[in-house]
Amino acid sequence: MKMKGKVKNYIDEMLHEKRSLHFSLIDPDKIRSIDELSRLSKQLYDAGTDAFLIGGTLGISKSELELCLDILEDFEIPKILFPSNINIVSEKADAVLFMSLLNSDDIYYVIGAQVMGAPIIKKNKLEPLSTAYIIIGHGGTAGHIGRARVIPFDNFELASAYVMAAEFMGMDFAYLEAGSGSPETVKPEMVSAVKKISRINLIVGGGIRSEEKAEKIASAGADIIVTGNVIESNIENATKIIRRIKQTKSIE
Ligand SMILES: CC(C)=CCC/C(C)=C/CC/C(C)=C/CC/C(C)=C/COP(=O)(O)OP(=O)(O)O
Ligand SMILES: O=P(O)(O)OC[C@@H](O)CO
Ligand SMILES: [Mg+2]
Repeated sequence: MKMKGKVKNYIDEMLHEKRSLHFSLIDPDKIRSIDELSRLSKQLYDAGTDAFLIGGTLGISKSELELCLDILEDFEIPKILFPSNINIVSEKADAVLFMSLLNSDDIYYVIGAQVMGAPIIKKNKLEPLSTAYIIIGHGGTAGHIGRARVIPFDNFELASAYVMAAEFMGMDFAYLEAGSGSPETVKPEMVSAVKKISRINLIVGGGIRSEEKAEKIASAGADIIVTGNVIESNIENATKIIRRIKQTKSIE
């Protein structure tokens, strides 16, 4: 079902119920077969994931991206592109995390890709979700490609300053990203520190592989939790994480 133009409202309504949400990251470059994605996506949907994020950093062709979107088409939850560059665009999606890597040393990732990508996103009638992408720690592949300046995991003040800047610039989401497959996640204490100073919708992802960790981050105030690698490596664990997050009330 097409949710074009309604994704931000859908997210706001779900967050209004004071629930923490879960988004499943599907990396087209990591999917081994159509059958595998069909099976994984059904298990994720049945477990209660709230949206699919489709994207990756390296090696994604438009045909792989659109094959994934075709398989996800019939699920009645949003399909949101998670772009590493302006090639990750397809009208088959509903929305795009229109992200600026605020702590990048390379202006291309702060405003260059966004200027180049905006007309393409408009042409593809995708709903842009304005997002401050803030990499914490080294950020894995995304941190390397995006030339992120390191925000240490325990520097809550610095992370909070970036989130405040995002809110003051009128962005709708702030994404604290530890990096896909990161050995360390964003600390729950950083999440609560950020939520104390900003009402912006907070997305947290990177290295979340256990129910306990997911619950701590959700109850510390994360509005949306993203998991990717654990879906690829252990779908049973991934569905348990989804269920645990959906039971967790994010703080007021
Ligand atoms: C808004 C538009 C059109 C583009 C934004 C471009 C920006 C700002 C990119 C930020 C830098 C970057 C490389 C982000 C990657 C985000 C992403 C898709 C991460 C998850 O990818 P994975 O493929 O799971 O990472 P691994 O390859 O390490 O598993
Ligand atoms: O793949 P994982 O480690 O779950 O991270 C999810 C997302 O934050 C990656 O950009
Ligand atoms: Mg990954």
